[in-house]
Amino acid sequence: MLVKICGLKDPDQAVAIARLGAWAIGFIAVPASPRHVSPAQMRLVSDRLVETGCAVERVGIFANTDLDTIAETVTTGNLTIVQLHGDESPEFCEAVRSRLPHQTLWKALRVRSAETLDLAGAYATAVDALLLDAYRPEALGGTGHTLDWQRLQAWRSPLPWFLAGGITPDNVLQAIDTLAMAAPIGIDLSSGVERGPADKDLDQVARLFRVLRQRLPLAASVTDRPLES
Ligand SMILES: O=C(O)c1ccccc1NCC(=O)[C@H](O)[C@H](O)COP(=O)(O)O
Repeated sequence: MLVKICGLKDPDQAVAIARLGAWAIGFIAVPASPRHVSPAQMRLVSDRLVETGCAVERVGIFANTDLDTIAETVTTGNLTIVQLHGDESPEFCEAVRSRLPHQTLWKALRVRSAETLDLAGAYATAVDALLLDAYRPEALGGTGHTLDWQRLQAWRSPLPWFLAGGITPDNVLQAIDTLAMAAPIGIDLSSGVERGPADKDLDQVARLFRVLRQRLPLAASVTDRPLES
């Protein structure tokens, strides 16, 4: 089970979260978000992670952003994964992939109804993985709202996929157990381990990993790493 902690801005918090066991950390490149960070700030965080030997993936979250801006942000921020969280079409995803062939590419689907899940197949050859998040009209992400896990049980993804939306240390095992057959390869948390926008609560992140380790093998890069804080 891969764990992404999203919506960071602080280099020290990023290092601490990587050392606690995160496989990936996420930066919000969406200007309307209270968690928005500049490409220069992403670079500060990325540099600190690299300097301190934290081999975490660095994910940039974009929504309806033009190709040039995505490419510039990836370069400036030294990002390894691009997550498209808006209304990007499969064709746009293909264009991102052509422009950034060395970047892993994810498409987030904000699940509003069963029809949203039917869209997944259209992205099967356009991206490397999907991320399912809750749909809320007021915000594109980081809402703290959960998906209907029961209704997702029977879904079979055409691609590796991550579960997002309202996951917390308290409900994470219920989410994983409920979705065992749908088999997400990872989970993504933001507001469930947060003190304020882009200010993560390290005690909650530590609790998350304690809960997960009671139950699951985490990614090799996680279990091989010393559990220092
Ligand atoms: O987090 C944001 O502010 C955000 C804004 C605009 C687009 C995407 C955003 N977040 C994307 C993420 O990957 C979050 O981790 C995901 O929505 C889950 O958030 P939460 O429900 O708070 O755990």
